[in-house]
Amino acid sequence: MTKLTFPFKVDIDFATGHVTAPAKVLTRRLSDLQGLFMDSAAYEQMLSRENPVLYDVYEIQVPEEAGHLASCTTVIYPGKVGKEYFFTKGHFHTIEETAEIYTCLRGEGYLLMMTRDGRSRAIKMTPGVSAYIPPYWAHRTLNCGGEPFVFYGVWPADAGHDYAAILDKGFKQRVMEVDGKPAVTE
Ligand SMILES: O=P(O)(O)OC[C@H]1O[C@H](O)[C@H](O)[C@@H](O)[C@@H]1O
Ligand SMILES: [Fe+2]
Repeated sequence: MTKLTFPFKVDIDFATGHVTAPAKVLTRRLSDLQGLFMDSAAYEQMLSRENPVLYDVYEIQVPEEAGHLASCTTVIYPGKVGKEYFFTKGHFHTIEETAEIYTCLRGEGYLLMMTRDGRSRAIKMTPGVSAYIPPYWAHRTLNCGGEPFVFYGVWPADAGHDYAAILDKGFKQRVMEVDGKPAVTE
């Protein structure tokens, strides 16, 4: 750590996921997730009509250095591309031996995780569920409910985001609507 930083607080609205300053919002729209949904025809068709916001991330900014903890809320809005629920891009950490904790504040979703050697796990997220993502596991979240899915995440501030493998090969598991209900597919 290079210099002393000072204690601070933010206020989190559990219903909307909104975080007060100095948090910064990062908005991802449908067009930012090119090539990631299974049904590419449904994706192109939706994008030709609209470019909805799939999720907002409210990042509580700290120095990106070892020793600090970064955190954010993520709000994934309800919706689907074809039969597949709106999800985050998903990433490995650049420093792969770093973990993360997600705690659900509102709504209903899944946390999907996978390793580079082909293992996968899914955890159902509902308010009060706090999930541990160990080192080496890529992670993606999705909203399988009818209201915003809101969760709070904490991770080592120097961990970094590595999207390359996900953009290249996608995620092993998907969550699709089957007979009106979410189903996790391999
Ligand atoms: O970066 P994405 O894979 O699009 O996911 C969006 C966000 O989801 C979580 O909240 C993570 O804690 C964030 O680090 C990440 O940026
Ligand atoms: Fe992460």
